[in-house]
Amino acid sequence: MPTQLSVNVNKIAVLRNSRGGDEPDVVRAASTCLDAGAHGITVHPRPDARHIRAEDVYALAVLTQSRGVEFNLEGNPFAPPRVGYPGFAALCGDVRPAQATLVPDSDGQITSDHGFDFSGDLGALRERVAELRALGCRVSLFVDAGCPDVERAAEVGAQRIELYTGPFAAAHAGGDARAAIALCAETARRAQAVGLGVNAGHDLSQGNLAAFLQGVPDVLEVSIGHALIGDALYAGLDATVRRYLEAIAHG
Ligand SMILES: CC(=O)[C@@H](O)[C@H](O)COP(=O)(O)O
Ligand SMILES: NCC(=O)COP(=O)(O)O
Repeated sequence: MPTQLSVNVNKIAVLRNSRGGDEPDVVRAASTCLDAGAHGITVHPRPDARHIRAEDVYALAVLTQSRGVEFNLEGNPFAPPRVGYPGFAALCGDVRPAQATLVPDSDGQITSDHGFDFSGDLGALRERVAELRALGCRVSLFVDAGCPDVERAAEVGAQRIELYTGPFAAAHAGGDARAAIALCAETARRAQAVGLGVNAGHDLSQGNLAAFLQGVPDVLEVSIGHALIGDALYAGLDATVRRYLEAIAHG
């Protein structure tokens, strides 16, 4: 099966929230991505609700279910609930996403920037994974390329890992990604050797995606948001400005 593309629509919500209304509409954007052939939709609701909110999660669950595509919900299962954020497990319980991707983010992070540390006691993580699997979710754990004990993701019950590709993307932008790709490939192979599927994400883009997929074997899914939504703005600006000029001409 070719690598599946799950479009992350967090950034649509960033734009919407900046004005406080309903536009641009997250569900319409997600629906457009699916119409274009994307295999699924990803969101990463954060406890501060800076972009995706609980109500977006519910609406996107309805959309993805009606379209028969994967809904990938990302979040930290240890972040406590707060007003406007019922908690990751509660959201998963409500919408039963096909895939729950666990990310060890702290609140103040601008974005995700590291994977799980598997070196300590993993009892709490094992419990969270079991709870999510009992809901019917496939569970994936965010891990760094080069994670020394990636095999432990399988030990705690996860079915997949998501390789954190930020360092690869930075190396690619710097002109030499060979070492970063080799590290991703080695981590992927070790995960696959213990039966884990491999996803990947963070700062993947049109510019670096082919190099990544050529270098890393059997990646099942990439989730892409930031670069893709940015590219969509450039791709749509020309036609959109022309439509506004037409509207002015006919006004
Ligand atoms: C888990 C991950 O890699 C992140 O890329 C995340 O999904 C993006 O989150 P933000 O859109 O909040 O930066
Ligand atoms: N899991 C990564 C993701 O969903 C999107 O990351 P980015 O493309 O916004 O960096």
